Amino acid sequence: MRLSPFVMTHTEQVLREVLQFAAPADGVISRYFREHAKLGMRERGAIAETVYTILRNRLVYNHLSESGTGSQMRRLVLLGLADIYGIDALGGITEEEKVWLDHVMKIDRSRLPKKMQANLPDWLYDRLVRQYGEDETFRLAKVLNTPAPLDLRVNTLKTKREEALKVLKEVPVDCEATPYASSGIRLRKKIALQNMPLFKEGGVEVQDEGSQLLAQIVGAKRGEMVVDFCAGAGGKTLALGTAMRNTGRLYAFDVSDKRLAKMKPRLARSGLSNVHPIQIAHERDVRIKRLAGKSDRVLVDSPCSGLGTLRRNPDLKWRQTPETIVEMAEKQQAILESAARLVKPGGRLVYATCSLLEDENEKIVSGFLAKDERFVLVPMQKVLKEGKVDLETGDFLKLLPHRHQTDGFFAAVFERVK
Ligand SMILES: C[S@@+](CC[C@H](N)C(=O)[O-])C[C@H]1O[C@@H](n2cnc3c(N)ncnc32)[C@H](O)[C@@H]1O
Repeated sequence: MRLSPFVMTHTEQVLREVLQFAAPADGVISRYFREHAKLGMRERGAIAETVYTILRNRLVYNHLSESGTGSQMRRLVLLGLADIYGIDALGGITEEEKVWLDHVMKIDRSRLPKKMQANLPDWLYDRLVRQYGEDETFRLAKVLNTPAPLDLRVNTLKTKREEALKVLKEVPVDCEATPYASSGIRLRKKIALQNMPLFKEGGVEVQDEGSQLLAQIVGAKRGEMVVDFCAGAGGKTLALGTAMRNTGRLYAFDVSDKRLAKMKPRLARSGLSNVHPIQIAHERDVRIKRLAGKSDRVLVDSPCSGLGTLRRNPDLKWRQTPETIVEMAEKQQAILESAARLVKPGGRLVYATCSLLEDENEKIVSGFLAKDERFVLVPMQKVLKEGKVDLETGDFLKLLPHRHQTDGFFAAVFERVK
């Protein structure tokens, strides 16, 4: 594929805006495409992939772009494009740029300092090293800096995993069953899923295997009253509703009406009728009170730094700071404490994040247990055994991309014993 010079110009413009980190990269890119409606699918793909590649490799690219001439933005774009498509695919570059690229692309990046190769901000790298040690942090960072596969969850109200696999393989789509989640399918190559009847008719939804497992460990059953406290666009709500076999009552709370609105078409496709989406003003909203002490299961899929999802959202590592983590932790503690009031005696509360940091995970759990003595921790080993999941991650669910090929997730399960 030979890239026209105007792909480079557009990529530079998008990158300039994305690197201000004033808004999420995916939002900036979508808006740019809306404003430049004439851009074709291929160009859009190349622009987005290049911007994401630059975000993933920012420290190494900043270092490599110290040499060369012209604007740094252009040099970053040239590096991104050359890494993805090769130097010969770049149309409209000057002789000088070609000589420079030939030189920098020969540099052995494995000899650069490990911290630079990890392409993480200093504060994050240091925290991960404290938690996981340098070798594991390095392996984790390498995988966090690669694109994620596309995982699907089969809606077992409509079809079976084997059936869905058969339909996909007939297309043909290169895919396989996920190793841990019971309804997951992993695609080795991304496809235009939106046009497939299997998707349009609600047979499958896009969902990372880790996210599927989180819903699975909630253990929601037929006829129960279940609350998805931070339901967002309903990724886990849909999985919970299916686990309940479309019976009982499933409340889907969120503070964001925009996110809840995105759940609507997904709910329609899924065929679920046991879900009640409710917008709340905050975690202590009076509308929650009438459910106090009545719920069998409450899931708190908490707002978090999202650092476990860097494969999909590489801008997050540059947008989060130690200060935003402190703010998050305060919010997480408040939401968990409030959601706990809904659980009935004998019921379960699940706290989950897609963060890799103890400040948002283990520390929130210990703070909660110290404050609310009605709850005890249910060891994850027991929970996973109950759910027939063949996985061992200690007292908590701790999923890591380099170990489990999922996004990074954390979860703790509590039982109300008083
Ligand atoms: C990690 S996302 C949820 C993702 C969703 N569960 C899914 O599986 O797709 C966290 C959600 O918490 C919501 N949120 C933030 N503050 C909240 C609060 N005080 N109470 C309830 N939800 C809140 C956000 O709007 C966001 O949708």
